[in-house]
Amino acid sequence: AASEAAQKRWTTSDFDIGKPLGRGKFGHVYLAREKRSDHIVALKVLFKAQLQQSQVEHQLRREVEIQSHLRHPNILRLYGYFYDQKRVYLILEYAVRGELYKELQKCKYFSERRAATYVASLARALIYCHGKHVIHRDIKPENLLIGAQGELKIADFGWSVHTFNRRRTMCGTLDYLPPEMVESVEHDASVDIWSLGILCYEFLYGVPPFEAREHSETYKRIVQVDLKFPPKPIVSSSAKDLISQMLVKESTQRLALHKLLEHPWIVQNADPSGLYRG
Ligand SMILES: CC(C)n1nc(-c2ccc(NC(=O)/C=C/C(=O)c3ccc(F)c(C(F)(F)F)c3)cc2)c2c(N)ncnc21
Repeated sequence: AASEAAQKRWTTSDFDIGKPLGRGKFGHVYLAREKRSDHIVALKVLFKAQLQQSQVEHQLRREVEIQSHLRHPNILRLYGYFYDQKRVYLILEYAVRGELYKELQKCKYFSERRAATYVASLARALIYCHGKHVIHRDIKPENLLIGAQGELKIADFGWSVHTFNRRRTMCGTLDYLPPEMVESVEHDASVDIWSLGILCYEFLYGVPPFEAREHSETYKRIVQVDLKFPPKPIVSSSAKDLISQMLVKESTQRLALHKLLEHPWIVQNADPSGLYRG
């Protein structure tokens, strides 16, 4: 059925369109039900006028192609797309419990068990992607959604397309870029390990490690790996040890993802199911 979804010529009349789920920067997202299957999806509507038409078609096809080979509980599915005169519609897996960063804002920071559970499931998703030679699924809080059972979903909003360069900073946050990207040298899968380290820090402290008022300041702190652990909230030395092994300037020296899953902090804190049930 999913492969059929990738090929079928969809139209809006195939869907009952429900409530708006939110306004992304490039268009609205609606809850929708595919009429024949009763399958609930998220339908993202983008205005062609806002997309540089030529590249998008090929990029969308490429994205759907990549996604049709990616099947992982922690990677949000893009089932397919279609377009009409003025709009492009993306047919997406619906993440029932919405945005992770809203959760993080609400709780200020997560418990070590919750943080470790999320980090472990993201590490497994990234190991899966790297195994399929897909890197850089943009793991920052804005791109993470939560499924019905509390599982994390990496929703890659395809920003690489919008920025039309591989910088991938959504709304200008540099915070998640590793030194080699900030210094815009070639990067590889170890980029994702750096970003996961940033994310782990932000889960535990509520702010990313190199945050600063000015971009230039953030840039400097990243390239110097100016990593500091504030006294509050209290975080275990085991967690700090893991973060320190991921936020290493030399990309080849960063802790490998499969090693991360064996780290004591992950082994002792992550729920093996990847579900954080509170
Ligand atoms: C509002 C709320 C928070 N919300 N938002 C979502 C949501 C999840 C994922 C996406 N994904 C994308 O946009 C992906 C875009 C592309 O891969 C892409 C690739 C190539 C292109 F040319 C392009 C193109 F745009 F340039 F065409 C795009 C979008 C919205 C969501 C959800 N699924 N479930 C519940 N709530 C949800």
